[in-house]
Amino acid sequence: MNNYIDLTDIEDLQELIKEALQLKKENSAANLGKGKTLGMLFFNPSLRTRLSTEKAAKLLGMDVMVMNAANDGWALEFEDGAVMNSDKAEHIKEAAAVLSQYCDIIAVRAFPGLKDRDKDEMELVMNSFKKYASVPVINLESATGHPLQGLTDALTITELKSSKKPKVVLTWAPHPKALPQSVPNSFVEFMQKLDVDLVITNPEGYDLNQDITKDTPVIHDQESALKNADFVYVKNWSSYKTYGTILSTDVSWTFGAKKLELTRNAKVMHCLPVRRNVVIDDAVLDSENSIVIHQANNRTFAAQAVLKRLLSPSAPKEKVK
Ligand SMILES: NCCC[C@H](NC(=O)CCC(=O)O)C(=O)O
Ligand SMILES: NC(=O)OP(=O)(O)O
Repeated sequence: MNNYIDLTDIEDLQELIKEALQLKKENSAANLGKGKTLGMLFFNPSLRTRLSTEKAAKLLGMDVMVMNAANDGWALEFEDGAVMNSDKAEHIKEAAAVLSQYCDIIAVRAFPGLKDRDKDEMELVMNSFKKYASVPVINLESATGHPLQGLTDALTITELKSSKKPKVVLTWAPHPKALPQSVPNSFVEFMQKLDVDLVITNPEGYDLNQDITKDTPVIHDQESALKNADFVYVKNWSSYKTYGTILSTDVSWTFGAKKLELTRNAKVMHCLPVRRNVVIDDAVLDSENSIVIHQANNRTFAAQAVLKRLLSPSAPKEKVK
């Protein structure tokens, strides 16, 4: 593995899931990371990603440096050939090259602006780090994806499924803020690689990017979609079509006890943080059906498996001038 930017960086998802579950069992504190440093840059807030990735790195013997890049770093310029006479003090070319000398792996979180779809889809921040860093780069949630969350979700379902081919429903839920499509995008991509019966349900106008959903069924009637579900993944996202906007705050989409009754006693998932009684009701989050805490714990082992791969020797990366 050279980078961990999206699902295409994984050649063998099943094998990686197995490795992560093995690391969980062993609580392995291997020495692979001894003398190596992980540098994490956050352009947006985080609780789980920041701490589970730090914990994973430490379990592998790594040192960790974390920077709140949005507030503490120089404002970065990402455009090639920019005349930097305004508010941006440092170009990614220098920043990534310098960081590559201090760190053996660089990890970056940078959410979408949700204003300009084409711009967000260019993944300028993640791709610029990938281009100008001479060490591997990890995506800690970018404009269009959250592959560490996707891997976690895939390994959680693999770990907890009780039938060979479970029915997995991704359902939209209301939220007061316009949120990225990154988490549902990655969830769909990872589920498409597993032996599951995946169904997406969302209101009209909220269909995700069809290049990602491909032939996964999208049903606009939530109740019929939820029938016989073994896993329900609840998540809000803003409209992809009417890009970045909130088209509905319909509380009938909130996931509550009545919705749970439609399922096959489903396990309920959410990446967290979750707005209680807006996205998922207390009655569900506080029930036996909720596996959100278990799921969050698996973040550590997903990150550990990815870091382990990136620390393992592979072809040297070519430097970009
Ligand atoms: N990393 C997990 C989710 C991060 C982000 N959620 C949020 O921003 C929620 C913020 C709030 O509830 O105010 C998202 O949906 O992509
Ligand atoms: N699920 C997740 O990525 O959580 P944080 O935003 O707290 O890192």
